[in-house]
Amino acid sequence: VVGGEVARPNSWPWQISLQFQSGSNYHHTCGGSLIRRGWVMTAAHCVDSQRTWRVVVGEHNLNSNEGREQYVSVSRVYIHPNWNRNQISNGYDIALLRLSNEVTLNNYVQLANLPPSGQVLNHNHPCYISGWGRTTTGGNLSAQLKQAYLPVVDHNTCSSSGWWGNSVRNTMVCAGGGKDSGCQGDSGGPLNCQLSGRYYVHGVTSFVSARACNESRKPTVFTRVSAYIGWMENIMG
Ligand SMILES: CC(C)C[C@H](NC(=O)C(F)(F)F)C(=O)N[C@@H](C)C(=O)Nc1ccc(C(F)(F)F)cc1
Ligand SMILES: [Ca+2]
Repeated sequence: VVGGEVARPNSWPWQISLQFQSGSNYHHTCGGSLIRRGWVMTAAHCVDSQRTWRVVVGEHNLNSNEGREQYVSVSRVYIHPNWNRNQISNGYDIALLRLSNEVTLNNYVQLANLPPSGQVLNHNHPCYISGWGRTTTGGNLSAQLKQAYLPVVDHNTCSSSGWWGNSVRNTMVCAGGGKDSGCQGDSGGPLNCQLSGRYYVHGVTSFVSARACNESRKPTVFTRVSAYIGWMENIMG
């Protein structure tokens, strides 16, 4: 996350860290959202390589043990069948991870609220991105979970010339476009949008400008969760 601020620990209790094994260590690579005790929603581009994955829930500082973390391995990866890494502007950047064990829910670990199927938010609807991604273009990951206020940019604006043009579809959500943005390492994480006093995970962080994470008039682009509710329910049962 470029800009924004460090989140109050565990204030986004469905936020997970997706990590891959490298030797005897694990490295954060993407975010995700806990949607059932045994299921995580993330981006397809995060898991379209053969690696050994683990999910951390109840995490805040990646580099220190705060005693709230639960570590669980991934037993199966379900990538949307239409995902194509060479055509990220076609969308479908969504995947489900089946966990090898069910995590324990508590004050620090909660399930995300998912939006109703088909819901589209209006321009400037209040949302926050959260993640451990780079804090500047080309910079380092954040040790602590960060958040930034990214209001929704409607499809009409986001797909206009000077903005993303025809690189965005209405199965995506755009948000931000100013000084604050997502950045590499935030992929797969949630766009948390407020609806009548509760937060819903309305987006899965998908892409930003290759020029600069916070390039002006290139809002952070998210997979629109409400376009994939049916697919997810089919998989999870
Ligand atoms: C690995 C990528 C598929 C997704 C990667 N995502 C992210 O960095 C994140 F965290 F914002 F989600 C990204 O945007 N990386 C930048 C460097 C990028 O490649 N951006 C980008 C590429 C192509 C287009 C398109 F679709 F317009 F051609 C738009 C943006
Ligand atoms: Ca920690």
